[in-house]
Amino acid sequence: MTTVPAPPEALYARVPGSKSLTNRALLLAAAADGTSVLTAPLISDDTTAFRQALGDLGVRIRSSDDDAWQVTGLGRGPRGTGRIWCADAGTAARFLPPLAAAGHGDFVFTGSDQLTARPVAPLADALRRLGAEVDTGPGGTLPLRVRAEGLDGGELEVDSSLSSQFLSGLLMAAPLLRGGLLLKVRELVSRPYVDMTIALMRHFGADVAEDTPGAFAVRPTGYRAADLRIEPDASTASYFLAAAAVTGRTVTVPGLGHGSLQGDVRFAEVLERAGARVRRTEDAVTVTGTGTLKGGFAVDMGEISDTFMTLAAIAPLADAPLTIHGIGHARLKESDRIEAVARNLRALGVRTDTGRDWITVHPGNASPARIACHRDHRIAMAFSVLNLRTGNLTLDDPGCVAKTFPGFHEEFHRLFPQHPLPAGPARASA
Ligand SMILES: O=C(O)C1=C[C@@H](OP(=O)(O)O)[C@@H](O)[C@H](O)C1
Ligand SMILES: C=C(OP(=O)(O)O)C(=O)O
Repeated sequence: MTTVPAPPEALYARVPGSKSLTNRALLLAAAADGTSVLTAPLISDDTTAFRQALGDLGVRIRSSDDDAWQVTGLGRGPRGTGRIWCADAGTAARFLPPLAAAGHGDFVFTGSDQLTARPVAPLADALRRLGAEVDTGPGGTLPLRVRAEGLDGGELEVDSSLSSQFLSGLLMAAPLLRGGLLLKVRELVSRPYVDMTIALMRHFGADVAEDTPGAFAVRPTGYRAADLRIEPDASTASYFLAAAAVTGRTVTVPGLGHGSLQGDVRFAEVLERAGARVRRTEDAVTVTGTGTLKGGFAVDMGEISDTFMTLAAIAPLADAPLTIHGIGHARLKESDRIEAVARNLRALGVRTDTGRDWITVHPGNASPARIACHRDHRIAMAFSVLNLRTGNLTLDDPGCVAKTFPGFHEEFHRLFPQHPLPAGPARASA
């Protein structure tokens, strides 16, 4: 009698809270009347920066032992003057100035060199048209200074072709405007993040309607306090699910079920196209890999662009070229992500072609290399997945993962012991 070896056990990934949900919930709770409790928030550089910035705007936030934050809301926009540090967090730079404009005072928003290189001009322009006094740095970047005595609201057109965060920031401030706001968006990328914004605004009592596509009517209701459990981060989950696909293991991420508010859970469908088996239930997503990847297709990842690098980094393992398109706005994030990924892949000897908003990665064997992370957490995490198979890559800045997952290396190593733990203490992020 032959004995069939038992299949390897399913691995359960402990993925921390969503950055996008945590920072939205912090802002909405800060503007609400009353005290809100946020359970299982993400604790990372981006959410710490957001929380500290709200503290500097006068909001009281307390941590309790049991993984929860208590936010005592202002019941309005902030009042006062001050310099607000946004660190590397795009969400802070794009969500907090509209909130300040809906308050009373004079605030200057600044951030790291990396954040200063990212655009805020369309947001500054929109706030000016609403009646705030706004100055930006050279070329429409940070520092962004906002002086306002509240805003009347009315009707406004906004260009969100570079980032959906401009629209999300304006939408979240809108219930605080004296007359509410009808926001018409001209061009929009990353639409699922706007749906997440609206879902959370409603959770905190706002009245938002999209009667015609791209036109959002927000009534001047203010916000009321609400409790919220933060889902695990779907973008972070992509590294664990991709790891299942390329190692032939099964990985489950609990907490990311059918009802998830995050567009990036759709990354699992991309893995399905590449040959992995995917199961989504009420409360979890599970991917079982075959250890090989099917290529030979093109996929639009414009709505889930934070996950495009997860696919691009493992694409050399596929049996045919893979093209990812619709991702032009990914050039404006922590790094020019199309360029940064392409350069790293080429340094491994993998043929990679790029255009303004696309990348094609050809199958190939990766030769040993040091990955240039460009202080971009997603480059470090994405290439860590490829390295599970190649075992010959090192990261020049493993600590940069702290932007969204300070414990990434430990958790990845726990599930996949071949993932090396970085030597020495993790870098304190700039
Ligand atoms: O609203 C949000 O929480 C985010 C929106 C996306 O940015 P863009 O709209 O600039 O694509 C995404 O890349 C970012 O990580 C988080
Ligand atoms: C683009 C990102 O972050 P943000 O825009 O919030 O800085 C990201 O986390 O990939």
